[in-house]
Amino acid sequence: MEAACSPPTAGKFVVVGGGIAGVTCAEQLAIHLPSEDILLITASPVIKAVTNFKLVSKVLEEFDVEEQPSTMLENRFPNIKVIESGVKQLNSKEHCILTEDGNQHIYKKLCLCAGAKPKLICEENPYVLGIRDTDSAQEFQKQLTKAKRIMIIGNGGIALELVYEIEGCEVIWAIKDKAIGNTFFDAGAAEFLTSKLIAEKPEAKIAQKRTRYTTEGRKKEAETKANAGNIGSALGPDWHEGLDLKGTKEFSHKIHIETMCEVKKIYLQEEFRISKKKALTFPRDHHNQLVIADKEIWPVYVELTNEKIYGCDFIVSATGVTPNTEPFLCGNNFDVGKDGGLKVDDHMRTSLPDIYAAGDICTVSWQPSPVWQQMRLWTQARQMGWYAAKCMAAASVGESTDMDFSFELFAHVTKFFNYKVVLLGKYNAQGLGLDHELILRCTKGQEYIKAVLQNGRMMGAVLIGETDLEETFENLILNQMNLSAYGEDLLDPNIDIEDYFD
Ligand SMILES: Cc1cc2nc3c(=O)[nH]c(=O)nc-3n(C[C@H](O)[C@H](O)[C@H](O)COP(=O)(O)OP(=O)(O)OC[C@H]3O[C@@H](n4cnc5c(N)ncnc54)[C@H](O)[C@@H]3O)c2cc1C
Ligand SMILES: NC(=O)C1=CN([C@@H]2O[C@H](COP(=O)(O)OP(=O)(O)OC[C@H]3O[C@@H](n4cnc5c(N)ncnc54)[C@H](O)[C@@H]3O)[C@@H](O)[C@H]2O)C=CC1
Repeated sequence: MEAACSPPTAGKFVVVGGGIAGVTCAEQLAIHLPSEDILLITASPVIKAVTNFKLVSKVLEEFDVEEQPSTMLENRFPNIKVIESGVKQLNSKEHCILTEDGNQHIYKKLCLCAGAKPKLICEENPYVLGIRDTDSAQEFQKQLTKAKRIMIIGNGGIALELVYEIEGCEVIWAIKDKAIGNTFFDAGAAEFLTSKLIAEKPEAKIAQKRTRYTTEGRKKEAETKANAGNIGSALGPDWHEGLDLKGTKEFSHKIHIETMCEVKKIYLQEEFRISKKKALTFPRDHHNQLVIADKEIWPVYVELTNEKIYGCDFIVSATGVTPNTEPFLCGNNFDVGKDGGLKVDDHMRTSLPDIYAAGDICTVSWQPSPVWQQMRLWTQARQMGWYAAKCMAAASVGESTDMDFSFELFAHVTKFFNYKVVLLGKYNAQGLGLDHELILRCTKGQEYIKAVLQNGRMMGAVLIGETDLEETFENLILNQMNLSAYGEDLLDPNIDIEDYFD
């Protein structure tokens, strides 16, 4: 137990959160400040470590994520100490943190990396599941093994991954938009991908091309330690690899998409029976045939805003995240963004003295580069954690530091429907209004390439498939070369544009 509230200079460098942002921040602090004690306080029994990091181009990065016991981090960095206990209360005026285990820690500088939690369409309903950490993913898998039909609400990353991965269970996918995957794609890319969804899933998937997600540390840890209902770190790429996402049926995919609708009401079975004035609309397959004559009694029913009602075993709410600021930050006067995140400036500082934030918990409030935007992704969690540590270390010796290069250009590499997907800059012409043009190249089942241009300059791109264009496009966006003279030739498959521009 530390002494109560002494002057800030007496405290330590403290990081809250054992996810990618927090662990990266603690590691970098340990490297920059080898003679300082770094305290990592986390509610989860394991930490997330970035391994095998490599830059595949100027800004595109790849790495593995491993869940490890905290002792591994302490062994690697003797000046890091990990405390496995949730933060109960921050007292920013006193530079003091109170943890669930009853201890109090004084900080000199603090970085908050407590992540985010799923923003569920209905918090209290036991049939509505969110997926965030290992525990919630396992709960989802357990429920799926008993399910004949589930509903997925939302049109972002989690929904896209689930509809492709789930087998042997009918999926009703309800989205607010006209086309699938609105957080990542436009309608053209969505159409390209939808054909893959309708086709049978190939038996053998292509080799993994990107980040691997392992849970070895977690498995070992779970044998010795129960997770007492604590919030775990967010999952990452390939989180479903170790999970058998199979329902009770023999078929592979059976997906019905309801577009441009939201959830109006959720009824439990009994409630539904009582208020069953409305007729059920049965799901239809792609030939407009009834998939099942819905005489079934379901545990839960969902009424959509398009008046249709579906019964299902349970509902996955894949509807985004809310930064984890409550309850432990209550009573402190942080400036928060519209999305509830802690506002951070260009040095990752929150509005309160000596408190920094990084990863999903924060909301960027600096003027970003014209081709960068914040998205709650683990690449950004790593970059922010890394940069926050650099800023904290520099500030502690009265120096300043330049903005990290990774914030110059938005770059994300992932995989959807077994395709490699690279998103660069303003890939969906975000914020460009009508003043832009799109150049497209699409080979069905193989690749989809979209370049977003404004005043002849490339502002963003979507590359689906093995296009090998990421480095060239990254350079074109960064150097803002005037491409007007090339017009559509830019994507002419007979012209090797790498030779042109590299
Ligand atoms: C299912 C799923 C799939 C994803 N897939 C991808 C993907 O393919 N690509 C990608 O880039 N991103 C993906 N993401 C997003 C990515 O995982 C997150 O953006 C990233 O991991 C956030 O890291 P973080 O460190 O900010 O937060 P988190 O990983 O959420 O870590 C927060 C940490 O804070 C701790 N904590 C919380 N509250 C407290 C408290 N009061 N006291 C102490 N500790 C606390 C938690 O225990 C945890 O250790 C995915 C997310 C999910 C849920
Ligand atoms: N491969 C990748 O890069 C992946 C990234 N992730 C990340 O993990 C986090 C969580 O993923 P998601 O929950 O999919 O969030 P998301 O932010 O990607 O998508 C949320 C979706 O829910 C919709 N939505 C929001 N409120 C709704 C409502 N009330 N009714 C219906 N739809 C609603 C939004 O329009 C959006 O389509 C995100 O930060 C995401 O970027 C997740 C999985 C894969």
